[in-house]
Amino acid sequence: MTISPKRNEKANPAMQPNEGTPSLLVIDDDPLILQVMKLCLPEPDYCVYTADNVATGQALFTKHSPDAVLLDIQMPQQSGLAALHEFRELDPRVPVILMTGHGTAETAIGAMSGGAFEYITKPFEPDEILPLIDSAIETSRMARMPAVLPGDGISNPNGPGDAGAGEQVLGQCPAMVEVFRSIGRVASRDVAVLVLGDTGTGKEVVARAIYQHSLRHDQVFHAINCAAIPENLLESELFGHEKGAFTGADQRRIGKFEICNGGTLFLDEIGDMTPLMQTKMLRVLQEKEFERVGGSKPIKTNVRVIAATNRDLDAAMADGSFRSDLYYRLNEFTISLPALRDRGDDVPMMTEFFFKAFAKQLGKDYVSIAPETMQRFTSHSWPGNVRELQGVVKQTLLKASGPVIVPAFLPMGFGETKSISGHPQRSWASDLETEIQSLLSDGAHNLSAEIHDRVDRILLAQVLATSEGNISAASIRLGLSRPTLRSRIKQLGVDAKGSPPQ
Ligand SMILES: Nc1ncnc2c1ncn2[C@@H]1O[C@H](COP(=O)(O)OP(=O)(O)OP(=O)(O)O)[C@@H](O)[C@H]1O
Repeated sequence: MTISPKRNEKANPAMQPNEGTPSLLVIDDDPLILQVMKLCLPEPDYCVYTADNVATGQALFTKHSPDAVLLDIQMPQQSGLAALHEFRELDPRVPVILMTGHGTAETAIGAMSGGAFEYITKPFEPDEILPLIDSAIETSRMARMPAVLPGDGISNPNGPGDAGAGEQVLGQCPAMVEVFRSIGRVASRDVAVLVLGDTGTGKEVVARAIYQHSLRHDQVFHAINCAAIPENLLESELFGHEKGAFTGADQRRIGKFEICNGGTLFLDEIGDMTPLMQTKMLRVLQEKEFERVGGSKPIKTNVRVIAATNRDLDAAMADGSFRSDLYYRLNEFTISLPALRDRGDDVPMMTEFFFKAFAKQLGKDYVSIAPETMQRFTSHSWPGNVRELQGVVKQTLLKASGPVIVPAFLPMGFGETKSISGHPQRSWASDLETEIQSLLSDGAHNLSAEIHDRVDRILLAQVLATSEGNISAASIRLGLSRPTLRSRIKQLGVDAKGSPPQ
């Protein structure tokens, strides 16, 4: 296969990615890189546009508006650095990852404070580049996909499922109306916001809405899941490091607080930060300056932080695991999301909305929900909140064989007995209790991490096997982002095809 950008475009004239398919533009004069990236990110999971020069790349950028760009820094006609500047002018919300050869890494590092998302040194392994691409695509989606609030004045003439108006944030109950009011009040004030709520209640959606309605909406936006990254990596991810700061630090690294200067940083799962990281966070929030790991020069930064957690921070402060001074810094304004079970009539309204939207996406006939089916939806306790509701609706639609959604199409066990995620069935719970008891009598420590890891190993292996190793499909099933899933797979040593480790 010869890969030159023009020919490549002609070779795929009908390549129209589905709405929501992650897309990447790769610009490199080395045809091998273009070819390899297409192989590593296959259709229909990804849509990869390729160009062997900057001018063609810019044309593809304007035409297709990709989620992220992978750009070689050494291009014959125009340097990647100048191109980076131009892409940033076109749309600063699209993350650009720079590829560097030997001798150009220093330049790329410099470019990171100019707004590049990351850089990677050639040659690289798919294992190194794929998580980076996933994380850039995820960040881009968060920054660019509008979280449309009620009252935004954006109507959706085609009804749910029409992505033209962005993702609609639903809610009519008094608690959600208050959430929307809070977003409106705080978005344009340049203060730190803490978003609280159980898993799947919509914290990320709220963070996106705040950013998109803020004065910084046209500046850099980055997101980090603090729970998915080990402490030492998180430290250099946030603050960067100097060359030689620790074993393996063979280049200087620019951290998110430097890259996001002037922009917004979304810190998810902030409640999982270790004490050392909490101390460092407090300093950067208080003094608006920090040092890279291993560095002594203070670096000024002006970043708006939006943090989120599903942890009970009051309890964490009471038991000393979360600093109260950091809590007050993060919490210049708090938005608390109610659990779905406490949103009253929002449950049938959202159920109906998601049935319509997903039926359209999946090309399914759908007319109505039988009253007995709706009764199961309204009486369920929804421990996984909106994400669980979306999952149940999708599974039901996939099983449905007619236009009326009857209870027979519901996932097995749904609404009959308590779901395993809410209240474990007796045999499952007692096996777990026996296991925990035996670890306790062995004097084991770190039990929480140990048990969660064991459960995750089984869960990930099973879901990956069911999804035939497809990371995107597995991440949807698990309700995890692709970067988080990849990092858990690596951390736990799970076979990405789904066989558990021996
Ligand atoms: N009010 C809402 N209207 C429409 N969709 C919503 C709403 N709230 C959440 N969702 C959808 O539910 C899913 C989960 O939301 P989100 O990722 O924001 O939750 P979260 O609280 O950040 O979860 P976690 O704690 O697990 O990170 C997403 O697909 C999101 O679009």
